[in-house]
Amino acid sequence: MIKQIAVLPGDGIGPEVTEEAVRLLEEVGKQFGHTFQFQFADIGGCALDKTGTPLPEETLQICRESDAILLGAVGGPKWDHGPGEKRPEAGLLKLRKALQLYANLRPVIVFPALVNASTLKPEVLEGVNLMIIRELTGGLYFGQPRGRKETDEGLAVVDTLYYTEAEIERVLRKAFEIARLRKKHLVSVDKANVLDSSRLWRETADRIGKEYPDVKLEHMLVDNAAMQLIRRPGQFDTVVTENMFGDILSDEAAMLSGSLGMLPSASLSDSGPGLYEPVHGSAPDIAGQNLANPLATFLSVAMMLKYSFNLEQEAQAIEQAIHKVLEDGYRTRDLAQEGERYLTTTEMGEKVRAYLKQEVPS
Ligand SMILES: NC(=O)c1ccc[n+]([C@@H]2O[C@H](COP(=O)([O-])OP(=O)(O)OC[C@H]3O[C@@H](n4cnc5c(N)ncnc54)[C@H](O)[C@@H]3O)[C@@H](O)[C@H]2O)c1
Ligand SMILES: CC(C)[C@H](C(=O)O)[C@@H](O)C(=O)O
Ligand SMILES: [Mg+2]
Repeated sequence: MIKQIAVLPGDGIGPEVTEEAVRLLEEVGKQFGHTFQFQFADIGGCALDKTGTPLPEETLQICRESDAILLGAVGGPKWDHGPGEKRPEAGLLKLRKALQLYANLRPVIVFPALVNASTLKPEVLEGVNLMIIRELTGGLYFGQPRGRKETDEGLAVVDTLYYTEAEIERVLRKAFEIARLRKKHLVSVDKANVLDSSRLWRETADRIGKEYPDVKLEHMLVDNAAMQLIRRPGQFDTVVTENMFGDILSDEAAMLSGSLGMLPSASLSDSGPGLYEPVHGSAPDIAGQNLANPLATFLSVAMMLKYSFNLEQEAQAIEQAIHKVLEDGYRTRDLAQEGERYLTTTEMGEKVRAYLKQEVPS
């Protein structure tokens, strides 16, 4: 199989983790007989510095023409003071919107070897395997009007939470389809006791749910969901929610897996390339030190192989390699216990590639 992959390393630890992910893809190609062709392009702060815009037209074009997109992370303190459209994050949001990547899949898996890496009790974490589906192209992130203005009462500011019924419906359908392939239990998270947008979300979920009688639909208010995720995460199988709630709940859920450095994501549309990126950001505090955990990006590569290329066996080989590396006690710094030895980003990359070779039947 020959596939074109757009690689957008971005800022901070983005280039460090994507470099290892590209090496991993090359190894998968070698082992399984595929050719992955990479086209590198700028996004975020590095693009702003070079071109004055966080998503240059050329980058968008490269993305549109590829079979899948791999992204590291964008942002950092250097660019934190610019106006909204001159921030690195605006480039990522524009890319998601331009490609209509409305369904953001964020699986949270607790690897048995990492049960002790979390601050939660092992018995609470055992067997946790949930999928958060976050709406990614609507809500507060994109609603208009937004911005600041001077009023008689001084400075005022507005952000708008806007959703059409069609936007809500398409992501809910995706969530029901995914839940159907999992344990057929879907928790829809909203704030229907306060927000009109959530009330429409809940009504739509109930309506669509009738078409999926085999899937058990439950509604949960977001504040309770945030608490339940920590109290008893095992009660969740598939979770669907709007953009902002999903952003926050997924970072929270990352701590079940031991580190934000373990959470991958896939952002999908109805047609066109999918975008694969770790859930974490550019981690300015550790950038440039070879300390980042690349496993979230590796797991995102596995999602790319599965969802965009239908290469199930190859994806499983990556997941198994990671599983075994962790079982054998290898850790990056974020996962290591106090005083425990840990691997650098590049060493972890090497280790996973070496284990991958053992996963491939000769
Ligand atoms: N998708 C993205 O590109 C994305 C996502 C989140 C945040 N950001 C941006 O990143 C910048 C920093 O944001 P932040 O500090 O709030 O969040 P962050 O996710 O970058 O970092 C939060 C904490 O987690 C740690 N961490 C994150 N990824 C790690 C990894 N792979 N290995 C080890 N430790 C890791 C960091 O060191 C930091 O202590 C901001 O500009 C933000 O907007 C970008
Ligand atoms: C960087 C930022 C715009 C982004 C988001 O909020 O979607 C990030 O936090 C994420 O989770 O991918
Ligand atoms: Mg986030």
